[in-house]
Amino acid sequence: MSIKVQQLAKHFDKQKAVDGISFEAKPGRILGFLGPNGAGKSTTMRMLTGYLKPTSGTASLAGYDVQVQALEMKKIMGYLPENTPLYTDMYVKEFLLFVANTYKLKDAALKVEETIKKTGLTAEQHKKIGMLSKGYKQRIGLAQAIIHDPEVLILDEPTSGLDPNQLNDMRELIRNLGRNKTVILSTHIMQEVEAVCDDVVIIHKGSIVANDTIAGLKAQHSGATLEEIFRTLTYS
Ligand SMILES: Nc1ncnc2c1ncn2[C@@H]1O[C@H](COP(=O)(O)OP(=O)(O)OP(=O)(O)O)[C@@H](O)[C@H]1O
Repeated sequence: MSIKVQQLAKHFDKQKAVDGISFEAKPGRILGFLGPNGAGKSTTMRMLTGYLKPTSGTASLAGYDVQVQALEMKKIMGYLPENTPLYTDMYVKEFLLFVANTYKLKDAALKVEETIKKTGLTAEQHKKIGMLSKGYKQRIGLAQAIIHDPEVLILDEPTSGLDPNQLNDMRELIRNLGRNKTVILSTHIMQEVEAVCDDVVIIHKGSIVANDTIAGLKAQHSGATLEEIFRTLTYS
């Protein structure tokens, strides 16, 4: 159930935010989607998830064209946006039950319980979302993305704003999810890529400048660190 991107482009007036990129993310692997600020990561992810219409090109998730088969695609896809829109007046458990019901899940209450456990929200489940810390809000964002057990997960900076303990928990959770799903995650943190990802795509000014496994990328750059490789490829 791979993610296939072919010649995908998004232009905002004259600006080529994403300029004809192609890559594939494979099942059972985690692909790190990297790039400096403004490189086009979020724009790409928003196109992959059907929230933004491409100027040209195509993308498919598990064989579903994201534009033509948006409804089918959304059932098998989980998305953690950069800023998760959460209903701050709802209670954690209530919100997740609401999400579960939008997917018309059988055993919704059980799914909510399992997801709360999986994302470490047990102690917070009866609190209002608006009262939670950023890290716990991030966990709710992940919980709503995985509650329907999607085959494909798209995570936009999933660990931004987390403390080192939460960071560790979140990375472990993502690694576990990656075992039987296709995962794309964007991040600026190279340690995270080393800790979590199998494959790497680096985007710079809307174009792909690297597309390889981590080991392959390092071999190509004579054993340089990922951070050095990132700087070499995106410094200008
Ligand atoms: N709706 C929009 N209208 C005009 N320009 C936009 C729009 N959305 C994004 N852009 C521009 O497209 C470029 C790519 O933005 P994008 O948010 O995809 O970058 P990013 O790689 O996710 O950056 P960051 O790491 O800072 O989140 C930026 O120059 C941004 O200003």
